[in-house]
Amino acid sequence: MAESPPPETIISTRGVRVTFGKRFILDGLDLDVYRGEILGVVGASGTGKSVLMRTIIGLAPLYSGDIKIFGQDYVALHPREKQKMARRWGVLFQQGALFSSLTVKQNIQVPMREYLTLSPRLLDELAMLKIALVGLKPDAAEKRPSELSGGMIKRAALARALALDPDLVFLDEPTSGLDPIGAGEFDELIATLRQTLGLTVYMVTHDLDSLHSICDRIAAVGEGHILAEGPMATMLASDHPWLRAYFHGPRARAALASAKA
Ligand SMILES: Nc1ncnc2c1ncn2[C@@H]1O[C@H](COP(=O)(O)OP(=O)(O)OP(=O)(O)O)[C@@H](O)[C@H]1O
Repeated sequence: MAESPPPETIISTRGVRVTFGKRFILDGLDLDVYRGEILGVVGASGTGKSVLMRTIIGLAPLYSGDIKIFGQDYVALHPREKQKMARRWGVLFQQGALFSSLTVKQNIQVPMREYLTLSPRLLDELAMLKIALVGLKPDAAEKRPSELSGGMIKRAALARALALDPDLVFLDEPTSGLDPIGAGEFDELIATLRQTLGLTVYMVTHDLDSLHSICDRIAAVGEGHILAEGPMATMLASDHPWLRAYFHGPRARAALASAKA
């Protein structure tokens, strides 16, 4: 039987160290993210999940180690090349990070205006396509973030992350603050977009339902490195005290039961 080729590595970090002052938040972290997967990044609060995501995309300074995205050392690239590469990923920050003075349509058009030269009509058409893609109604286009529900803000932020048709998306706690039904719908949306757009998804999350329902692999961050990495079965089998408490606690049992239902 022919062996399937090894998965293409989209992100590779080796020996990543990040410090704020004298404290190393990350201290020798190795992680690979493969094309087309949804990777869930978990860990106790304050362990450095967001810092890792920000370091990968060049928003937090790397003290030492190597980070490759699409096979290239992003930090070492010439600014012009950096800009070109950054077009290939979209980011959904924890609180959505939409510009409050702009409408949803204008927010989605921010990266388009930065990177593309398009007529106003085409910009509008593209923004409306993204709005539909994330399941928002057309009338959301002219609303400002203050007029949106939490779920709509997440969808609008996702539409902006998808503005430039990225290959890779970084999602920082995409379902936080959503009620369980809204969170489940958002998970479904992420899974559908991964399938239809062929996205690779790097998702920082505390949401056990998301981990069970849509993540192919999970990476647990703690003590400055990756404590465990693999499918849910690997997490469930781990003896590490934090992993045991997290994946076998009462909330985990409820999430497992609903994933099996
Ligand atoms: N710009 C910064 N300056 C100083 N310290 C920082 C900075 N950004 C993050 N930290 C510290 O780094 C640590 C890791 O923060 P980070 O936000 O990555 O945690 P997290 O694992 O994402 O937590 P949570 O799950 O609560 O969002 C925290 O102790 C935080 O205070």
